[in-house]
Amino acid sequence: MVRILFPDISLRIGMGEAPALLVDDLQDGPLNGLELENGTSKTTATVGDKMYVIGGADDGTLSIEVQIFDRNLGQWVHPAVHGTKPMSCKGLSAVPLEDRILILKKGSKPDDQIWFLEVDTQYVRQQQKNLRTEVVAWSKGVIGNAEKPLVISGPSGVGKGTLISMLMKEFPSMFGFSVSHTTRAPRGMEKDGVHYHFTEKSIMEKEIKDGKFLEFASVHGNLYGTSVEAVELVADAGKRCILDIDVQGARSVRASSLEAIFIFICPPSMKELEKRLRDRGTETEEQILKRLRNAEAEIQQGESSHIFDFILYNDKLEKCYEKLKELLGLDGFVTAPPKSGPREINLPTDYSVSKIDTKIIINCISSGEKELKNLIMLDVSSLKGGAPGRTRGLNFQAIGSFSNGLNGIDQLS
Ligand SMILES: Nc1ncnc2c1ncn2[C@@H]1O[C@H](COP(=O)(O)OP(=O)(O)OP(=O)(O)O)[C@@H](O)[C@H]1O
Ligand SMILES: Nc1nc2c(ncn2[C@@H]2O[C@H](COP(=O)(O)O)[C@@H](O)[C@H]2O)c(=O)[nH]1
Repeated sequence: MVRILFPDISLRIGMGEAPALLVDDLQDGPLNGLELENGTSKTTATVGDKMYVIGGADDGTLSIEVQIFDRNLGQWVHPAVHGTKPMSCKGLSAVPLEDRILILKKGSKPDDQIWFLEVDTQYVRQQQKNLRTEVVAWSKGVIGNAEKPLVISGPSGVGKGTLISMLMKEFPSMFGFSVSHTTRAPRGMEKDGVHYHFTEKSIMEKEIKDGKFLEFASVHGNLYGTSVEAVELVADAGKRCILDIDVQGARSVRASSLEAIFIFICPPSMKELEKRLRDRGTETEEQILKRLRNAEAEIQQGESSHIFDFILYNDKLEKCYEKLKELLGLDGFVTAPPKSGPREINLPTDYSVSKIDTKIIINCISSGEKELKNLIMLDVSSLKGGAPGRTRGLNFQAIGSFSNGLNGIDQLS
């Protein structure tokens, strides 16, 4: 049945024994995804003129390394490797896609089995231009899509934090907060890692240079920024991410590859905004005046800049909150609507991999009989995101019976 379903598998990857790696082997052009069983776990994949040798020791502590053999130049290239490197494992399979290489890790935990090595994506090309050197970037693969994050902006004191708290209290399993970094001092009740990651200017500037931030801005005299990891962590937990950021930050996110919904919160009047800021009692007089001065420009930009999809006026708090829920399609829900969270594939240790167009076929070999029994079809046609964050949008279809309880044909995403 398996063979009838997929008659013209064009490329077979990750099969059995292979010799130690020699330059001669590479020049002769080994199979893409060849596994090298020479004490370390390495695999190779060719994209264009370049052969990527990917792997490391199999003690589970070292990260997987990347070397490139440039066939045109006939020499090895040592690339700058960006992103979080995966830890080494018992074996690797590599499947070259157009601008990245899919890496399947054997003997790893289910949430650590699918990775991408980006070799020619927009992110990699940009980094190569900036650094004027060969760059590759790691990105972890995740099944399914995250819901579009919410970017909430508005002048200081308008009630963004209050509205976000209400939403998270009513729908705790649905929303998660992106914890920003800031160089401002914590207020009385604020906790590091919960309200903000409180940090130093020099450290944050270095991390900005290293590409850790999705966006950052100087706001009211301090640096604020959203790290890529802050947004990914919320999505990893299967929740919709909420970003509470200023208008400059919203503009940067709008220009980024992150698809989000942008909401601007407006005060009923400057007088009321001033009252709220003063009543909150968290800023000095000087800071209050600075925030009020900045508010005028922010409101003007918020109302006219086309950054925002929705503008909400926060006059009566309860009314504004109801409007917010309405635009999120949450009015009328007593609890969060049911959602299908991200799923994981638990690959066995023994399988072979092949590729047909945008489908990766994973043949799981049953250990005793060495016959093809179960089949996983990984669909890479709708990938989203990528380095320096996760690669989402992977879908899979499982055919056969699996230890994770799947039977027959299951379409998962
Ligand atoms: N609709 C409202 N009517 C009256 N007071 C409000 C309303 N919304 C919020 N507040 C109060 O206004 C103050 C400022 O609200 P909040 O801290 O949520 O503002 P914010 O926009 O998050 O400010 P910042 O950007 O400085 O963090 C708080 O004391 C809050 O209780
Ligand atoms: N661009 C960003 N702006 C941010 C971020 N986190 C918070 N903010 C904005 O800063 C002001 C002041 O906040 P406060 O906590 O000091 O009162 C407010 O408008 C926030 O929306 C961020 O990561 N990036």
